[in-house]
Amino acid sequence: MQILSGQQLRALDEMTVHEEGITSLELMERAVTAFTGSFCKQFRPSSGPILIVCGTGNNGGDGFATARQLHRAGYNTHVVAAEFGKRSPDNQANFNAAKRLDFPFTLLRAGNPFPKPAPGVILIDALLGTGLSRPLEGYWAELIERWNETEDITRVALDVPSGLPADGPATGAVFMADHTFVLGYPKVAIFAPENAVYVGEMSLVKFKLSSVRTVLHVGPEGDIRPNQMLTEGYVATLVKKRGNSDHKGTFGHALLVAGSFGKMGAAVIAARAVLRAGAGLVTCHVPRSGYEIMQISFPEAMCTVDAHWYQTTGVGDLSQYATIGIGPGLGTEQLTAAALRDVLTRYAKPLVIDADALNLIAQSPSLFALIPKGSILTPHPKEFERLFGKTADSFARWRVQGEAAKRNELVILLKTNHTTIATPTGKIYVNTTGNPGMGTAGTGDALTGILTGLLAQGYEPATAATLGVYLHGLAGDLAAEALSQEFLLAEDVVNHVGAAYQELARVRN
Ligand SMILES: NC(=O)C1=CN([C@@H]2O[C@H](COP(=O)(O)OP(=O)(O)OC[C@H]3O[C@@H](n4cnc5c(N)ncnc54)[C@H](OP(=O)(O)O)[C@@H]3O)[C@@H](O)[C@H]2O)[C@@H](O)CC1
Ligand SMILES: Nc1ncnc2c1ncn2[C@@H]1O[C@H](COP(=O)(O)OP(=O)(O)O)[C@@H](O)[C@H]1O
Ligand SMILES: [K+]
Repeated sequence: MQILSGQQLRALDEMTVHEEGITSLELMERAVTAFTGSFCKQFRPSSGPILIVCGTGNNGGDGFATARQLHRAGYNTHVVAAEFGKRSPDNQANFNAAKRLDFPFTLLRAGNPFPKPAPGVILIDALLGTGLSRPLEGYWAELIERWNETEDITRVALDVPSGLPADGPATGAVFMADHTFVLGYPKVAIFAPENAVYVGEMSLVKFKLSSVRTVLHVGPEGDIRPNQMLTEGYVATLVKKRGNSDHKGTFGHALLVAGSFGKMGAAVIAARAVLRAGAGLVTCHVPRSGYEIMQISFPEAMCTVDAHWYQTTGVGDLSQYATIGIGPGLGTEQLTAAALRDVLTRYAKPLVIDADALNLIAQSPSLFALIPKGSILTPHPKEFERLFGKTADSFARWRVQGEAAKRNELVILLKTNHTTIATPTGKIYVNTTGNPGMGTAGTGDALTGILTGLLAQGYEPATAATLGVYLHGLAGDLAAEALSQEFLLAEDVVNHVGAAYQELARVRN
């Protein structure tokens, strides 16, 4: 699903109004009806009294319409109408309509005592939406900060948390929502890891709008940032059907170069993930001290053994492998750097480069030019910084990620709570699966294995990356559902890849 900029969203509203011959007020009602539909599924009238704080733009207009609809649906509703500017016409219309109804309605001007939500209140923030044009300041910033500190209330943001710019870094006060209901299309700021604290849980509220194709030409021009949100429906279409006569030869033979003394677990986890993702065969190249560990822990894997007892110093013939995954637990010794250089020089097909292989490339930048086109790089933020330098915020980092992927014809991941996947064609996907339970040793190794397993099966690199990242997060979500986030181990993620495939098959059929 397309991620739209504030400008594109405004253009889409105008296009919808024009194409459908409806008024913008009718479109607002449509958006609010979809929102309240979604809201009422999560919060019942018995969940608590509702306090809706409405600004003067269309976000506030949505708020007044929400108050009217929730009041009619039996919710105990109280409206606070903030007065900090000139009301938009649709805001004024819904302000008038709400005022006529029989529920508490308070006007709030800068300098008035701050309204104090009682314990148990569900506070709906409709102060500012995508029309934010400058940081919140003074009284309104203080109001937001007061509410952020208020305990025992549930904070719900309508469209975006007030104060959060849709397209850039936040600089002023921002409402800290427990739950954000995003209207129509996702805005990029909700995926920045530094904004997770403001967005809370995210629900996308869908309603009928014109085709996004009509607004894709709208600026900001040349902006490089995530432009696609991965959805289950889309990812499900990426999974290849298996033919009855397919066999382990057709599902590909992957080489995994991983593990060193004290870090063989990384190799075991990644190897299991290669086969669990569906590859036909996996061979692991391991140091001598890792041989028995590997064979005993994962008998399905074959092994080639390095001349060195503790680390990888040289990998043999590469011609038989459909792809290679290199890096987990490898260590960063000079002898290993030489082995990596040798692999990158001799192997021409796309491979997966992770962890210490990325650290070695960061230490010896001349290695970067040797990476075969189409390869998948899987840095977490620290590895990303070692490779590409420091950046001020997610927006700057996404730009660097997108430019590097395009310039070098690589698929570059940035692993976070919303992992982004930049492709050589300029698309940057953002992932929507995964959970904090995955912040545990070895889950990155599992991802490397999954990606390697998908490349081995002949998936194009960008497809392997999008499917692999989604599948990995989905497996983590299913594992957390079954076991709890706290209990989760990387092997649980690998063990739920099957359930994740089943879920994708269910969505597709
Ligand atoms: N398709 C959809 O998704 C639909 C979306 N819809 C809704 O429209 C919302 C966007 O509405 P919007 O453009 O009117 O902007 P919104 O944020 O309400 O307010 C702008 C006002 O606030 C002011 N202002 C700005 N910054 C400020 C600051 N720091 N401190 C103080 N004031 C500040 C600004 O002033 P100005 O910049 O002009 O000086 C202007 O007066 C969107 O989020 C969604 O809820 C639906 O209604 C229809 C379908
Ligand atoms: N809060 C979270 N939400 C979603 N995914 C997460 C979260 N925390 C971690 N992950 C995922 O878990 C993986 C961790 O990888 P990495 O940091 O390389 O771990 P390791 O080096 O231990 O294998 C990444 O794929 C990351 O996206
Ligand atoms: K809001």
